[in-house]
Amino acid sequence: IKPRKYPPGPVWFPFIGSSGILQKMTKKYGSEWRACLELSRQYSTNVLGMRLSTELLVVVFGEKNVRQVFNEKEFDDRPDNFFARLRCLGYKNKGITFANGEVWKEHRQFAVKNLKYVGYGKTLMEKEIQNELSSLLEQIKENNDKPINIVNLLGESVINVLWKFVAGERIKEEKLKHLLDLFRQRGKAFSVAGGMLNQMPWCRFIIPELSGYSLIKKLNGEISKVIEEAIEKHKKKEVEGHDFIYKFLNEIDANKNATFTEEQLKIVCLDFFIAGSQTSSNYLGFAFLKVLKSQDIQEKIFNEIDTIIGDRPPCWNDNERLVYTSAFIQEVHRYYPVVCMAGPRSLQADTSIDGYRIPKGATVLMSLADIYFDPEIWDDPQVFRPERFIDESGMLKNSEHLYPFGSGRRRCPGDSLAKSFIFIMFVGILQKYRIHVSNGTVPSEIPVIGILSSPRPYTAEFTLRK
Ligand code: HEM
Repeated sequence: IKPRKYPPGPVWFPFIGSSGILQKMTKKYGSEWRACLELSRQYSTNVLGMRLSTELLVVVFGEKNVRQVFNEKEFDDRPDNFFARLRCLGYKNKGITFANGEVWKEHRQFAVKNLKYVGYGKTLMEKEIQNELSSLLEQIKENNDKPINIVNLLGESVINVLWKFVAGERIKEEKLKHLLDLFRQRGKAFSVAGGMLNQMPWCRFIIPELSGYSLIKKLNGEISKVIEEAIEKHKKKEVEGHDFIYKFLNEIDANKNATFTEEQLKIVCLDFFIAGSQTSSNYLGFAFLKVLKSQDIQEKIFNEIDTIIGDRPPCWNDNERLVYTSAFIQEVHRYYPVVCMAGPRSLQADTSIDGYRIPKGATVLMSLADIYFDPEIWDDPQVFRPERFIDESGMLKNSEHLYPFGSGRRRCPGDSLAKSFIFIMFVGILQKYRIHVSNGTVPSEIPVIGILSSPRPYTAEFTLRK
């Protein structure tokens, strides 16, 4: 039975609730986010209410409602459902991303403090990004005008930087390529709302391949092995220097807090890997796609880099002086959002949003991407225009209406790496190379939207500018 004053949405059938309708709409509109947006329009509501199997699912639209979820404590938790268990290698609410309450607060704080302690977010991180840039430029050079899938190369680079601070060393190249490839397929089994496996966990026994269950099992097994091997190497002191795993193992040895266990360490490392693996490289994928298709934007960026930076390697501090380039990156965040729907959150107490009552325990998702195309907030939202982020005096103008890293207590703790990485890689590659369409095929701009939004796989040619 529908709870009283529950938000409007599609009909609930026995057992499956609205699952079938959502799946059908997702197929029709190409993504779960678009399907939810369409349903919110059909039911003329900014708060969409559904039941997927036994789980109540509420999707909120509009900046006011989204901010409410970001800011109110009742929305801080993550659900503990089949999706969350599989995502956390079978454990209940462990790590950071899926942890709740005191464990979440403590481990989020510990991670932020200790990653910083080992150099994350500081000059050392910038040096690591610049080193990755050099080796990426080498790889582009070796390919010598041949088509390159830049998104895949960048995915490896960002993990290399992150892993330096987490585990003190790189993951072997072939292994990393293979892992990232598996992670790219993860959307087959999961979606932001959980996906078929979450709504009907029993289907893993009947259609293990089709439901994506076999893939997730394989992926979990392989990533577990990589992380366990790194932890074992640290226990034998075979890794040089300071890193996050050493800091965490010291905390386990100090034995002051029972939540510091090896399983918890494993899931925190997994959280970093998952959160870092596709996000930044997808943004850069969209950014390069845009300059590939718009040579005049590319010229403007070349000009700015040549006059302001010249030949020295770019650093994060350059972002305020490279006004057009930074405005372009902001516009990419707006026009090609990688996180279209944020969450999932699990409601801790009965609450009301926009006049509707949401019962405790409901799963809540926030639609971010439609805020970026709201004509009440942006002039000509359908037009890609970096200049909207430049003020009358020619200075960079930040917008409070962009939420690429979320907001509030669950805001992304990886934003400093992501921002520096995106800026330094983008500027560093265009400083040396001009990007062309390869084999005369112009890649599509229509994104593939799963858990994250990504550009359709494409290759481009890179020719040396000077
Ligand atoms: C462009 C790159 C990135 C984007 C767009 C991004 C976006 C986000 C967003 C929107 C959230 C909040 C989800 C919510 O409100 O429920 C989040 C959380 C998170 N991100 Fe990122 N992220 C990026 C890169 C990274 C990196 C490189 C790391 C690795 C350190 C990272 C680690 C995390 C973690 C651990 C959380 C969970 C925080 C929590 O639940 O307390 N992210 N990210």
